[in-house]
Amino acid sequence: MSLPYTTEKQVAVAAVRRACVLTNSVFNKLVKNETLTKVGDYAAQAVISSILHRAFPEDPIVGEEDAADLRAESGTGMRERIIELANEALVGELGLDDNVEWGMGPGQEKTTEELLDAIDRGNYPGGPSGRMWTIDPIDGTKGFLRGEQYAVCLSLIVDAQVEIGVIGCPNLPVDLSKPEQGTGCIFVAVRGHGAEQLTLSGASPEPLSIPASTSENLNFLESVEAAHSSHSFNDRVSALLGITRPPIRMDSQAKYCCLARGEGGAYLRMPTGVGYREKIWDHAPGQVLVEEAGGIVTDSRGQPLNFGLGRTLGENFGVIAAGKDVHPRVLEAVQKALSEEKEKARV
Ligand SMILES: Nc1ncnc2c1ncn2[C@@H]1O[C@H](COP(=O)(O)O)[C@@H](OP(=O)(O)O)[C@H]1O
Ligand SMILES: [Mg+2]
Repeated sequence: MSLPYTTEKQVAVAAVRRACVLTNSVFNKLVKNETLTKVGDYAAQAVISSILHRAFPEDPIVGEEDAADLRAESGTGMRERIIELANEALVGELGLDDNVEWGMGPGQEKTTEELLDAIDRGNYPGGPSGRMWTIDPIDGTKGFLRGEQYAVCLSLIVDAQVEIGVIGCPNLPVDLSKPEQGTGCIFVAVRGHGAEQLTLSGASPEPLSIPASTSENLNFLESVEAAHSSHSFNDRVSALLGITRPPIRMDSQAKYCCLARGEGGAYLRMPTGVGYREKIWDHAPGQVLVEEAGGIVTDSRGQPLNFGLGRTLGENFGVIAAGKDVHPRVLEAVQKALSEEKEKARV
């Protein structure tokens, strides 16, 4: 019997790889300003969505972007650029096992209308049942703009459970402690079948598992952006756990990837204020990756993240991801820090 989701995994890896090549070339070719990330975001979503649609025409997509601004008169310049870049990425000869059947390779250029429709196919509202894909074409847009970490993220959710996660990290060192090995990796997980790291070209799969951690070698992975995740709360939790090493700050779901391969020991993301709801595309691929590498992902109450509520995870209780041995300790410290905060607010 073949493994479940064999085709889905192949198509997803190929789509993410093409989008990584595209975003890299956008970064190298264009002026570094806010428009750069928009161009990369739209073009990468167009590419991934086109490839998914060709392979799985019935599957809905929850994507970060929609094409409304590009369809407007004012979007003409950007639109032309995006169409050109998306087509380059779709037909480019990457010399690997891509399949023309899936809308990649020579002669597969798309029209402007087809690519705008592909972007807009990301408008699915999500929900508790059925199959759906999530796309975050450039996760960590701030990191992308700085030339630091970002990730091309894709997941398949079935009946609210994440079954496949694929995360491409063009700027991530193959090994954080061995920079000479270069950068560029793709992380892949299939529920029940483990997690692996591939090269950016899709070769050399290495299985991933989170090693046991002690307080001495443990440190947090956290957002660079203090507005996305409270740095001071993480400092307090670190102190409660006796962690002495400074946190590893990094944009995007590259944090889940590092955790899955044993770098850092816990990813902690607590809300900085009220109101923001985490998006499912920002966590779905990372959740299955960490779980398949032997870790646990919950919110700050110890509850699993709920991917069946729509485009967001609902009310924001934060995220704790860590190895099996570390997670209970972090959860306990998080709850202690939360009750300290409550107590302070009461006095
Ligand atoms: N106030 C907020 N709190 C938490 N996350 C936020 C936020 N505002 C934006 N984000 C999300 O944080 C993501 C980046 O996460 P990180 O801080 O780990 O790099 C952004 O993804 P995009 O960059 O795709 O927009 C965005 O979806
Ligand atoms: Mg994102």
